Amino acid sequence: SQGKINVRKFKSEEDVAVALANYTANLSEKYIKEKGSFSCVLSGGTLIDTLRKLVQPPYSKKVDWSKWLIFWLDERVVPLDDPLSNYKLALDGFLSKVPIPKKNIYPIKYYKSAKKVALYYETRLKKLVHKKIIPLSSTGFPKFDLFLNGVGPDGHVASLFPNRPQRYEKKRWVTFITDSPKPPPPRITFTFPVINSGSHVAMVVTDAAEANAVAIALGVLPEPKPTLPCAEVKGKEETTWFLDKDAASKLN
Ligand SMILES: O=C(O)[C@H](O)[C@@H](O)[C@H](O)[C@H](O)COP(=O)(O)O
Repeated sequence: SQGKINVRKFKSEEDVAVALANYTANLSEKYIKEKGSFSCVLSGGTLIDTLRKLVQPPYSKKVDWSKWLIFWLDERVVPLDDPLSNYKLALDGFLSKVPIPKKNIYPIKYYKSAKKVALYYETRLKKLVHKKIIPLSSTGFPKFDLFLNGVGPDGHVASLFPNRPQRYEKKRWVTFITDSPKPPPPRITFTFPVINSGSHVAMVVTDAAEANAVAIALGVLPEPKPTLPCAEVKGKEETTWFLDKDAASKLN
């Protein structure tokens, strides 16, 4: 069973950033109280900029960063210091500004082969589940506390694109793509079974280019067949869409 869907619309991108900081800080507090840690899965793209309020007071002071665990929803297969790396994006815009212990940050290990990077990341997650650092969901997949997802204009989420088979993966935790329509072509990505085993999922969209995809995912515009990947995201506890005026412009 999946949790409820919330749609939160804001006047501006700035208001989304404030609401997202509040929401993330509150979840961090809740999970650290309940289970002693908070696992957060980051995407790339504009999300990292939208998270900017979280690393500023009052939120930055309220969060117990020492208990955070950071993972990547998807990653470009490039060295970690490459300007295209999602890890580098997160490090520069977010992680370098808060005291998360280095050992709690789980970037990919870079190899030339995307397949090898995916296998290595999956093995790493399996070890963390084995050590009970990340719990195993009743679904048989790891259970992360919070996913922070962006959405692309074509309705992709993570590196799960329409017209690519990775979106249908049912067994693997992490898979790879070598012909991503969004550059660069080689990437790794969490699969749908992992995303939809997560407790809370935030869909953060602040651009008019994604307004159609948002309206399709929320049932306002007719769904294509097969539907868009972003329409298939559902967290176990809840899925919350954070939308600015532009992203919500096709909703009514
Ligand atoms: O490789 C990437 O860029 C991201 O990891 C990707 O999955 C992102 O979340 C979406 O493409 C949305 O990106 P925007 O928010 O920039 O539209």
